[in-house]
Amino acid sequence: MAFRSRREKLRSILSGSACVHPGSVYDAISIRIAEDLGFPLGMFGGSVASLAVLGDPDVTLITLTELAEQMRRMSRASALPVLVDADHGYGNALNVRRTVQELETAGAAGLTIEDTLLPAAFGETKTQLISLEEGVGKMKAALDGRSDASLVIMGRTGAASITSLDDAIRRAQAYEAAGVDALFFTGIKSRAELEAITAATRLPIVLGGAPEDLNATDYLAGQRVRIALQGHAPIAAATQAVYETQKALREGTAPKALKGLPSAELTNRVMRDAEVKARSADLLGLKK
Ligand SMILES: O=C([O-])CC(=O)C(=O)O
Ligand SMILES: [Mg+2]
Repeated sequence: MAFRSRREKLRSILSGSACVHPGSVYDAISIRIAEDLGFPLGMFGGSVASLAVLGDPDVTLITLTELAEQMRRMSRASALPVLVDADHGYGNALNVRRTVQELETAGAAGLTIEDTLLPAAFGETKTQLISLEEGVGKMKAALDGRSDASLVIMGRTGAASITSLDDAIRRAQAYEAAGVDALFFTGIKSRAELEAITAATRLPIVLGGAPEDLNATDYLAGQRVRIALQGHAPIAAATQAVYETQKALREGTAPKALKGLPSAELTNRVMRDAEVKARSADLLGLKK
């Protein structure tokens, strides 16, 4: 399968001894830039999927079809392995299985399934979790849903900041026993918390947003953390750039006087212009 080598690259990060930062990717342009800059992996967060596709906040309004289609576009544009935040799997355990099938055919290298109750329940202001048993069922469904065994399935929990560290550990141990490939934690607040998790589990660890003293990759690598997220600044920077450019134009700045535009060289690289030209010369009988 064409996507297998991407999955094997993600697996080699997980089985290695270093901790890497993924590039935050959300569309064809951002994934090519991340690839060109040498990121070993892309992270497609649910929050940036919602923002890029819908312009909405991260409140589970995006559909599986929309998420998978955006992943498919990125898979076509670049061979960078991508870890997809598949939220709660878009429903119950049966939906999780379907989610895995769709993201696998869309070319994801790996995906996370979390045990958060989503979408938020009526009248609840605080984030809720599903039961550990339901979480295990979702992990089993995810593993059962893949037809390429190299697709990476990660069990994810935010229990550390929702219920307790002990609960996060119990859940992680149960997901490990269910057979997931890695554990993804959010809401870890200190080195002591991370160290307790590392001691109580065996699988490679992925850290979602983490505080400042959990940023040193050497330290994280020693705690079996193989991937550490750094948020999603690129889409925020893109928003600011589009805002500044549209504002300047609206206020009468001449297009040629605009600041902050990419060079022709960068634009051409992002478009893979040289490859398209070569292909055109070959297939359309054009001169190079
Ligand atoms: O997975 C991530 O990148 C963090 C997250 O949940 C999101 O951005 O939706
Ligand atoms: Mg998310």
